[in-house]
Amino acid sequence: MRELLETAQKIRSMEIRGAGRIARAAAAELRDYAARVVSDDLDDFNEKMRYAADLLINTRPTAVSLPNAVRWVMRYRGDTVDEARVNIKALADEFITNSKNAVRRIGEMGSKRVRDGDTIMTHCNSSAAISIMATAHAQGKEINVIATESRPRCQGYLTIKRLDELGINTSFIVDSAVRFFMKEVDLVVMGADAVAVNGSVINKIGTSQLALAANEVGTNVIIAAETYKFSPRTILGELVEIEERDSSEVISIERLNEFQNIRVRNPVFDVTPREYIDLICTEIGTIPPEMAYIIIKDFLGWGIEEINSNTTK
Ligand SMILES: O=C(COP(=O)(O)O)[C@H](O)[C@H](O)COP(=O)(O)O
Repeated sequence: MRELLETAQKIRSMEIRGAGRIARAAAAELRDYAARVVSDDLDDFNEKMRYAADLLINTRPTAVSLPNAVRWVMRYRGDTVDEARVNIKALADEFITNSKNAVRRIGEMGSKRVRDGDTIMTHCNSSAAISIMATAHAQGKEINVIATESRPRCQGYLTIKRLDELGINTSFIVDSAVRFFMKEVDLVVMGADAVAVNGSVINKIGTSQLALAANEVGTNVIIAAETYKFSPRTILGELVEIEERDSSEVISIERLNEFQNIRVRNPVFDVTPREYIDLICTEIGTIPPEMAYIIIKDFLGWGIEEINSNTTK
C-alpha cells in the first residue's frame, strides 16, 4: 500500500509528469501492486485492484493516457489470484513496451516532416515531440530548436537539458516571446495530454498560443501523440477536464498575502482547435486531426460499451 500511495503522490506532485510517463508509471504500479497484495480470495483481490486503479486515475485529471493505461491493465482475467497476477503483469508490460515503441515510431514518422536546416519551435516537455527532433538530428539534419520556458513549472528546462545532451542547437525563450520569434520558425512540434473526438488537442497551457501565432504566419503545427492520448469518453459527449493547480506555483504565498483582492488562476492545460493543427503524428500513422474519431473507435482496442460499463474513468 505504501508504494502505491507513493506513486500516486509522485504523479500528483508532478515528480512523475508528462502524459506518456504518467501512463507507464501507472501501469507499472498496478503490476507491482498486484504482485504485493496479500490475498487468496479473488473477489477481495479484484476489489483491491479497483481501489488502486481509482486512486491512480484520480491523481491528475487531464492526461487521458492515465485512465487509458489503467483501463488497459484492468482488462485482466483469471480464475485465481495467481492467474490474475500473471495476466496483470503481461498486460502492464505490454502497455509499457507498446508505449516506448510508439514514441520511437512517432520519431521515425514525424522526422520525415523535418527538413535539413529547419527551425522548430516546441513547448513544454514532450517525449514524443522530442523523439521527432532527436530522430531528425540523428538522421544528420541540421536543426535549430526554439524552446519555451513553459511557466509556471518551467518544463522547458527539461527540454533544453535533453536537447543539449543530444547536441541540438537550441534557443530558450520566455513564453511571451513566442509570436516575436514565430517568423523564424519552419515547423512547430508539440505533444498532447489528450486528443478529443473532434480533433482538438489538449496540451500544456500556452500550446494554443503557439498554434495561433503559427497559423498567423502559415507555419505548420505537428502534434506528436500516441494513440492512448485519444480520449474515448469524448465520443460520449464528455469534455476533457482542464486541471487547475495551486496558486503557489505562480506566486509565493507570502507575496500573494500582500494583496487583498487578488485571485490567482492557474489552469495548466489549454485546448487547441483542430483548425490550427496540420497533422497528428501517432505510432500508427500521421493523420489529420479530423480522423480522431476513427482512432478512438477502431484503433484504441476497446469498445464504447466497455467504457460505458467500466467504473473507472
Ligand atoms: O503538457 C505536457 C506535460 O504536462 P505536465 O508537465 O503538466 O505533465 C506534455 O506536452 C504532454 O504531457 C506530452 O508529453 P509526452 O509526449 O512526454 O507524453
